[in-house]
Amino acid sequence: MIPRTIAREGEVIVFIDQTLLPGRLETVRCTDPERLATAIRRLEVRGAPALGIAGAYGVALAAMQSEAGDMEGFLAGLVDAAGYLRGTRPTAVNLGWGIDRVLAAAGTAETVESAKEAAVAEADRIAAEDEATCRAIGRHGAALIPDGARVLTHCNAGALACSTWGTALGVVRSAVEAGKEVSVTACETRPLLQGARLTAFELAEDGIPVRVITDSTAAFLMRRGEIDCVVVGADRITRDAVFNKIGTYMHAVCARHHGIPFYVAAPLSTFDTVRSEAEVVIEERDEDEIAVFNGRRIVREGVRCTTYAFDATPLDLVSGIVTEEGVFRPPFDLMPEPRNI
Ligand SMILES: CSC[C@H]1O[C@H](OP(=O)(O)O)[C@H](O)[C@@H]1O
Repeated sequence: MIPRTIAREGEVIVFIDQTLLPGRLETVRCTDPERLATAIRRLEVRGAPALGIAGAYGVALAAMQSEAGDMEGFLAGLVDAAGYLRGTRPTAVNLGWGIDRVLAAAGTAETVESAKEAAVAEADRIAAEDEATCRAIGRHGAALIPDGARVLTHCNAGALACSTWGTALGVVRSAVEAGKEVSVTACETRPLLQGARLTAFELAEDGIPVRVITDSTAAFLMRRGEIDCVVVGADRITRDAVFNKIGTYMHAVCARHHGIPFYVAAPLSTFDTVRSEAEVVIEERDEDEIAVFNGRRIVREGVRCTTYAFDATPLDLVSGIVTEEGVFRPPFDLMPEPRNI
């Protein structure tokens, strides 16, 4: 297994710089919450659960470094850090969830010192909970994966999107751990190639059979009967839709057309059932993420590129949502209440 995606060592937050993978597995030692915000914005750290941990540790870093002499000044500094951390990426609900949990923990303390301890302890709790949550998701999801299954996935919802183990790839890992033969077809996931760069890397490291395809090959393989199920992650689950990496909706429509089960694996912290699809901001990223490939311009200057980072899949295309508390199935009337504060 690869090292933890993000962890705390004393007053230092250590994270894998995922922009360097698969060629280089390097970690960054970070003591500055604004540097951590940059890492989130650049997708050095990415993936909904990992963003929850990163947001939490960003506020914890601000707490550890605070020189405020009173609670008012201390909390004002945390709120300032929370603001720029929250503003890095709008779609994954876990980012705000992690930030808010640490703010709330610090806010209940009486003194600056005890507030610092409370902030760090809560961020550590969020990081520690994540592994147990992913393994529970894996256990529930593994029951859905038949022996010999050929699983399609999109983007990276693996250990690199969490503290470890993963959500969608956690389901795969748990199925393999249960003794099932599972192979994975990973969509490369243009434009940032999380599938090609990260999913293939993780699964190969674990010796799990994986192949990479272009995103546009998925429907062709479904039609040829070469995919038995689709398992993806999620960034936010509203009462009517699943927000996930751009391209997920396309796979859900094709899976339904071909009668292939389409599963979403996500922790309860990703649920935001007080909102509907229309109320969610979909992150748009820099046009150069499409227009420039490997340092070379592939789109003529002046031609506009639209780079949505996520799309929304209506719940009626989803066969089941795998969480740490079990599998939610259609008609999804009994969805969990959001765990966000
Ligand atoms: C386990 S959730 C991972 C989720 O996050 C990814 O987005 P990004 O790489 O932009 O952070 C993608 O939507 C994955 O499904």
